Amino acid sequence: MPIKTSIATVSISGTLDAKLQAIAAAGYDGAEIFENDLLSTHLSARDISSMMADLGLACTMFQPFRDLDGLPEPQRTRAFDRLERKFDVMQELGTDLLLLCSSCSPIASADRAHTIADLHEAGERAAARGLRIGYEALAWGRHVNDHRDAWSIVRDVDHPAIGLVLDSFHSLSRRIPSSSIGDIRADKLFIVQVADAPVLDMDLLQWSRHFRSMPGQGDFPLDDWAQAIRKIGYDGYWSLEIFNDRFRAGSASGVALDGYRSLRLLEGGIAKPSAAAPTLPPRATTTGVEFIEFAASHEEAEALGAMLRPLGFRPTARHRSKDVTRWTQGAASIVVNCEPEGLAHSFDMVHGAAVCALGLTVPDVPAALSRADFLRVPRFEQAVAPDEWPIPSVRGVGGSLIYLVDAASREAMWAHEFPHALEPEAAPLLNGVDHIAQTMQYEEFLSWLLFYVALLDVEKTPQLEIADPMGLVQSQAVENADRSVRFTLNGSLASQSLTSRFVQNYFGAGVQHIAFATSDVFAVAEAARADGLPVLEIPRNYYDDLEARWGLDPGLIERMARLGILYDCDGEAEYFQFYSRAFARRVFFEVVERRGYAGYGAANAPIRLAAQARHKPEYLD
Ligand SMILES: O=C(O)c1ccc(O)c(O)c1
Ligand SMILES: [Mg+2]
Repeated sequence: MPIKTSIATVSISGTLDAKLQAIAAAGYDGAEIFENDLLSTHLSARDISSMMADLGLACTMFQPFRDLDGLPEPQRTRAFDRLERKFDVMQELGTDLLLLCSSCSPIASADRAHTIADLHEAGERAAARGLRIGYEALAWGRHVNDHRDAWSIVRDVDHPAIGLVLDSFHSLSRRIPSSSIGDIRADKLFIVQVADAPVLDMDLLQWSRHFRSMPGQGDFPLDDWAQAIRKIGYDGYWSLEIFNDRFRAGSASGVALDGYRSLRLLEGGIAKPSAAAPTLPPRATTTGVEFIEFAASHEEAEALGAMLRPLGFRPTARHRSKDVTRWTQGAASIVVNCEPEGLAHSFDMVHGAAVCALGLTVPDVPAALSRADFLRVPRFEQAVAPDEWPIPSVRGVGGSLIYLVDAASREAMWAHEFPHALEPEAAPLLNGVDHIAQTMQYEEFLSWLLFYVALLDVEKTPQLEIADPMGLVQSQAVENADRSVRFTLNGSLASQSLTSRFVQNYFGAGVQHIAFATSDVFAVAEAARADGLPVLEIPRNYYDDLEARWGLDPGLIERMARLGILYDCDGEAEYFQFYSRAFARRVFFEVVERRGYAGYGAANAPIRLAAQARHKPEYLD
């Protein structure tokens, strides 16, 4: 059985009616109405109720109700009167469930018996109207701020109309062990609220109100938490409650769809593979980057070739019928598409020469496609000639494509599609693609992060902040287990950072650089320079610091300085990298040699960005 999905209206942008439309369109079963959304709409609670019915959405809860329990008189009577008014609203809204937050009131009593008596009274009043109340321990609640305490109170209130609300943020921000969920009775767990968040060392309330994110986007151990809930037999709604400024500034439909995907990802973490197999395709296994496709005019293709050649690529074959050339060395392929129509051409018209598609090798194409369908990742269909090899694809970052190349028939595909031999291969300099760097708007960063972790068998690495001379860049990588597929994602709020200028001038998100792997970066740097690759020069000061910091051999440092090679070190592991200048004013190449090193040279990124800033017109004005 698929899980029942819901989202709190506070999670997305817009007016309440627009939020509900977006929630329904994304495919949720229900929505929690957040009180502020109701207060600020011109529609009545009854209008909202009938609108939700028309949209096929259950109203899963009305929330929040604050500061009810433990009050002295006369505040207590007033709080209960307020509760009755909210019961009226709930009946008009057509929901039977109210969320009650543990009290934050400075005048609330710490006396547990008082709290229990008040909740019992609330239960009696709710039951009289056929309603229920779920009690939630806010992480910053005055006396109750731990779900274990909230549960023991609910258990002792022992009233059919009083149950518990579990919210992953409140429990996991305080690192409450998820094993404690095993003590909770499923019939008393009225609803489950889900949020992820980056691990930050900050005030709980600020963290909760501004930095929550969708499951999969943050650092919380949500799989464990969700499994513990599933294990007690809970089969109610899993409701996203995401307070996040970025989402409130984003598109309602985009955020609603991301939330839907994140719940599907969560579902994958709790499902038993066998039981769920028919409804729940697993994340797609990837085994490598099969090719990178550029869309280019003939003139741009020539300029691109002038950079690929010194890097060891040769145009080895031509497409059977199209104006498309395959450049190869060893197992690495770059496809240059100069077709006057089709997706590549429209890409070139909009963005200028750019990466319009990536081919990922997957062992099971139908399984990968069913995962994409399940997440509502749009497929891309383009007319294929009768004798053309069909390669299914889905839409990725910035509207570019991800082709899913069948690992078993990849050789046959190349032979069939590119039968016209051109030049012979040169002795390979590179081993293949190391990683692909994609640049995007800051607001869409989390969305693409989720896209990758939900669709593919990749895991996130920790989030980094990198200093561009003109502002900060947020950067994070996703990589599969054997690291044959790695993407780094970059987004910046600073309007003049290279990242942001890329997005502005490129008219959207896209591949900003491609890093190739080698086992001899010095040999590649020498050969590429000798062959005319324009290399990004690195300031001398950098090398003086390298010497001081790592105590490297001066001869080695001189060689690195001459070749523009950067260095990083992590324990025993070493990393060497150099960059080309930009092609078509935006895309550039990198060559890396890893000696046991797993990162991306983040310490060098500010040096690289500053070096690129010196050539500003070349890297976009
Ligand atoms: O931040 C809050 O006040 C708040 C309100 C309702 C909730 O369900 C919650 O988790 C937090
Ligand atoms: Mg909550």
